[in-house]
Amino acid sequence: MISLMKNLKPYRLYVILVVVLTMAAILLELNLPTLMANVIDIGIVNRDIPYILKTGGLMIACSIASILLTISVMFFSSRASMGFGRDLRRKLFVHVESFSLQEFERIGPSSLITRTTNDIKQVQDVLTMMMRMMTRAPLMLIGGIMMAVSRDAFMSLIFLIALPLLAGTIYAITRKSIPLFGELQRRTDKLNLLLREGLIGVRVVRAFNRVAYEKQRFQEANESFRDTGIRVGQSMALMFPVMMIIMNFTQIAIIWIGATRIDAGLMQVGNLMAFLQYASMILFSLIMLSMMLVMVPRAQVSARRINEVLEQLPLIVDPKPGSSAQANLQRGHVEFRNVTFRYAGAEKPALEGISFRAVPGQTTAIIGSTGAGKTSLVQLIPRFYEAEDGEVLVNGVDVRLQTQEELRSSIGYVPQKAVLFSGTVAENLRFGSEHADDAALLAALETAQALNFVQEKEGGLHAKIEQSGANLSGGQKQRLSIARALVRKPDIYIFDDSFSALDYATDARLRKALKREAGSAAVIIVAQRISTVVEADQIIVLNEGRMAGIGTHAELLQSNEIYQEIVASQLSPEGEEIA
Ligand SMILES: Nc1ncnc2c1ncn2[C@@H]1O[C@H](COP(=O)(O)OP(=O)(O)OP(=O)(O)O)[C@@H](O)[C@H]1O
Repeated sequence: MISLMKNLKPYRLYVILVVVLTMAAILLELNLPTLMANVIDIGIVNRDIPYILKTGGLMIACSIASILLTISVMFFSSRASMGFGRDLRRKLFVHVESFSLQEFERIGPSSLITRTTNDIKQVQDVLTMMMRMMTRAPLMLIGGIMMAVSRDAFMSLIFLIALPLLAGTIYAITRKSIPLFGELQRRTDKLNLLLREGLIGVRVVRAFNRVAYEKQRFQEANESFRDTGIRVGQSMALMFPVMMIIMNFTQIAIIWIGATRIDAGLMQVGNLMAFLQYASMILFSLIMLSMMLVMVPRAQVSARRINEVLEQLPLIVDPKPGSSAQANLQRGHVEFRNVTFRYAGAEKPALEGISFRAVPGQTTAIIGSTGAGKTSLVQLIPRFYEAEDGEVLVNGVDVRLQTQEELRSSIGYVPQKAVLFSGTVAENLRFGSEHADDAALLAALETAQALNFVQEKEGGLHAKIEQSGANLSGGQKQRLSIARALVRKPDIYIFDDSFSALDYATDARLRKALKREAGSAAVIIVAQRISTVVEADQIIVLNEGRMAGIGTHAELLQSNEIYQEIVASQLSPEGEEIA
């Protein structure tokens, strides 16, 4: 929690104002019971109306000033904590964006969402409260005790019993509920996870009639969230009544002892009333402190979860400034030198001993059964993951010696699952190159065989794309995602099974257009269909993470058993290719 507080630095002026204004408000409030005692003991006893009016007026003035100061405290504390929350959310988001896929998968998107929203909100709320109460409660406690002692030192001995009793009870209750706060946040994670999965996978859930099952799963998570919430509530529910009992008994004791002291002529009525008010202030300040004692540990759980993300150093980092190598010498060259790669925690490497070269102007295709490691291989080129052993060279330089921005700026990557963002067609295409003009966008759409359907849409280039491209077909999404890579005009194209949602004729037309457009770029295509790879300059056959062969279609067809099997599996019994 403390380490997060450094994010308050830009708002230190507000924090100082909150502290100073609270102090002023407390000083005014502490005066009120004494003024009231004077009204009773001096004004009423002596029937001194001018004194009563003067002191009463002073009391009203003090109250109004105190209210205005407290409103200002609310305003400044809200500004500071809201700003703090906004900054922290931005920081977390930017940091998460720097994660490699490995760190991203470790924490998980649902938990990252909870941490960026709910957890930051917890910390932000506590911060608002701390700013308001951190100065108020201790000042009120100390000031109240001093004023009470100055009113009647003997009666103040009551606090020696009441205060430890109150503090002890608060401690005993909060100690039980603190571990539950962590559990509550974990249950929130789980709820978010199920909600995300259920919403994203809604079509599959319905198609397989799993609505009831999903409902059940959600209900279980929802109920366990509720149960933990109730357990927290139960332990906290005791707190307020117990505190009120102690407070009320203290007041009864004060009135009882005060009455006997008044009877004995040792105390005045006004004094007793003032003492009672100071006692309320003291006990109330302790209640405020106890509320903080409850909320701070809860926020601490959230702070720990936020820090866990902030302290997670990205595994993939840029080389130190000055040490990055010039990667302009062999533009469009990709080389794997005996590369081995393993996912975090995986027993077996996903890739082992991979070596090949892809050169400008040539197409390298990668083929293999599902799970052979094709996607894993191409993801090493933009350095989404780090190779465990060996070297991946792009543009003639090891990827670890280039900045990620420089490396990725020379790559046009089309992922296996087309990802589009809410916005317009043009906005999505300009992900490829921010300053591309409309003519460049239209040319890319034409090459990607997407021009017709985009022009048919209302607004053309400015047609709306809904969240994740929900208003497009699978093939349309893929073609837009191909066009986005084309807009970039990169040195290296990577198509990860990007033609799978296209019909045979569109696939063929697209590859033809691409050959013209790609020109001197290196093209790497992951494919399942033989027809997609048949014209490639070289084909890499992957099998269980290893290279089972490399060569042209004709060479592999002659000598490579696995390739022959793949080809055979895609031919009809009559020997024709299955489109
Ligand atoms: N994020 C991940 N974490 C752990 N293991 C993974 C991850 N992604 C893939 N794998 C594993 O790595 C292996 C290779 O997967 P990869 O996605 O590269 O195969 P692929 O050849 O592209 O398959 P497909 O053609 O079905 O897309 C598989 O055994 C898979 O289970």
